[in-house]
Amino acid sequence: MENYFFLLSLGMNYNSTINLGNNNNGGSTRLKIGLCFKISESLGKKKKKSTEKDFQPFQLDRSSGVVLKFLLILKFEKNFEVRSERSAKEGEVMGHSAPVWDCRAAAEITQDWNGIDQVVLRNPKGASARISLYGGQVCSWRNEQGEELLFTSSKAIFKAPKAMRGGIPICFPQFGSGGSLEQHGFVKNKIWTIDENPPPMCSDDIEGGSFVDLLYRSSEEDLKFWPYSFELRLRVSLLPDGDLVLRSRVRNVNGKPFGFSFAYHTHLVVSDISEVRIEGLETLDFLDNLCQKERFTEQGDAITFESEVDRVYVSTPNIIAVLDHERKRTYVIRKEGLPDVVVWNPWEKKSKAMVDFGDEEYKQMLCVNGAALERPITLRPGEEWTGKLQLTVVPSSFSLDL
Ligand SMILES: O=P(O)(O)OC[C@H]1O[C@H](O)[C@H](O)[C@@H](O)[C@@H]1O
Repeated sequence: MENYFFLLSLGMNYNSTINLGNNNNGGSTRLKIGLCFKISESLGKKKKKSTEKDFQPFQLDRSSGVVLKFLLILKFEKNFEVRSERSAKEGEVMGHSAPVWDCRAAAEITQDWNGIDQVVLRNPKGASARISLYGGQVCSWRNEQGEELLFTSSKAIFKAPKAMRGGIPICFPQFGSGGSLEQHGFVKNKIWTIDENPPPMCSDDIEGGSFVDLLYRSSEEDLKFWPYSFELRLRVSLLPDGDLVLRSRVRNVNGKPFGFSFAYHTHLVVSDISEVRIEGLETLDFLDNLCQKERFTEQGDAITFESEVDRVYVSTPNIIAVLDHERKRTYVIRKEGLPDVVVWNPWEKKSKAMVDFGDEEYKQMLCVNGAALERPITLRPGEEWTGKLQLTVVPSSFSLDL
């Protein structure tokens, strides 16, 4: 008898375990499925509840290529329910020595405390990413040791007009305050949907791994203050080696051309901002947001931090690196279709002035945003633009050819 365990994480405080056991019986497999729900203590009520239910064993024919699907719905209190979907391929269930990793099965839907769906992606080594349908924002990216790689403020607020302070807010169709729209655009505060049938990507654009496709379509309400119809698609992929890839596609479904800017507002966790340096931006021009966007040329070998920084580096290379000396690790940022890079750290004074940011948190955060800002993207009716960001973490000893 072999057992297979599927851990479904259901929101922040709920866990359920599906335990699949099998018995080989000639050419078919007998499956016994048990469900065991666990409610963690962090629920607030100390009461622990546990229930187990065994289903009648049933036969599976080895050759049938069955995919098992589970939909688990837990109902708690009034109007509150947690859903999780999980499917398992035949190979995974039947106990071949190397279970098949089903990338589609490695995506689960959970809900946050506001009842908003989140998608959790996992890879076979234990890395994970969590993406909220609120803004299409990646809220968490963890390596295989479970370490969080994206910063989220302990004072983050989940309320418009700001994005939740952390992760990777999608800034579209405007970045910053330099336009008629709210700071960083409006899609960051909209509810996106899961796109079950996205238009195909060309084969070079398919990274593999587990992924989710999200979609935001401009609404009647949006048209009142930005009179252009668009479809914004986001595929978030977690690759087998733990890399996080975000690929956005903007399509003009309007009768007239429009222009926009775009940024992945990427909040990286760092051990100590004074021990961090960015390589790949040296000798480039930047627009300094702290000096009315005046243009300067970067001097020196690499960018280091000893005061507030808010800059847009223009025409940057497609690969840059953020080296964290203390933690001895490097974030490698690869990008396509995103010529500019915003570097932001609010430092001490501005941190204290921000209601959704801890006074000392600037020491553990650095924003390095792949962006298209200096020259807005223009799309004619029916045209599509694609921008891609790939984040990798490597030990700092790893040598990079920038
Ligand atoms: O406070 P937020 O609207 O989230 O903006 C936070 C920061 O985002 C970017 O990095 C901009 O370059 C900064 O000027 C801005 O302060």
